[in-house]
Amino acid sequence: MKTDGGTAAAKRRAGERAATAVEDDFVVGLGTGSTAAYAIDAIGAAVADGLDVRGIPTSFQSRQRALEAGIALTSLDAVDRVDLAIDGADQVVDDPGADAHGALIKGGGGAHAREKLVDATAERFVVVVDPSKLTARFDRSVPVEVLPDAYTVVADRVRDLEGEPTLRSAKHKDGPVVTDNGNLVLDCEFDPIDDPGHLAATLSGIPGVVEHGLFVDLADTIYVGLEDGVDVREY
Ligand SMILES: O=C(CO)[C@H](O)[C@H](O)COP(=O)(O)O
Repeated sequence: MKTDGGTAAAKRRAGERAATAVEDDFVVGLGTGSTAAYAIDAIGAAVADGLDVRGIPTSFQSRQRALEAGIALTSLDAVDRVDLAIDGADQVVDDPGADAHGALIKGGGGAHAREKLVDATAERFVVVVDPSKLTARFDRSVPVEVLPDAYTVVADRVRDLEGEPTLRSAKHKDGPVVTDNGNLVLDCEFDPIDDPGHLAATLSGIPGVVEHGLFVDLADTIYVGLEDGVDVREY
């Protein structure tokens, strides 16, 4: 799992604080990444102290982490509600004057398809980040999960939108990253992203796209871990 030494303490603070929002009998969406992992560990510690919850993991990684933490697991098709989801983000628009205030880019770990499904289903979606994730406007690539057969076709459509797609390659394997769902990821640079909501809808409409990492109008609360505490922002 990737960790940034300098921001680990801030990530831990955000994750642990978000875990305090979990109540007895909750069904909780368990996000992916190093910050969400701190929340999973903290939920596991509360379970050891008697908290009764069921978790829905958003990836192989978060499933493993939850099993290690002793959290009982379930799935979307076995529940009638998800009370809360806690997840990380790669970027958060932090500009109260902007339409996209609170929008996210996710998918740095390639888990954004299941993350969006679980996070959007939850009654409340809490995002946990360190301050390096906050930005006035998006300036990093948008991960787009595609069916394997579709990657060249989707790449062409992204170029039509004046984006620059790069097939994500694996670090410890020859060839591309294959997601938990058996698909490929195109990391798409758009410079600039003037209207994240419009781009999100356009990407969703391309045949062969499984899911993209723009999360617009989904986050309810953002916990920003700081040097000495946690800043809580409601959206
Ligand atoms: O979207 C994600 C995985 O697909 C992660 O939540 C995102 O990459 C943030 O990770 P981290 O908390 O390790 O910085």
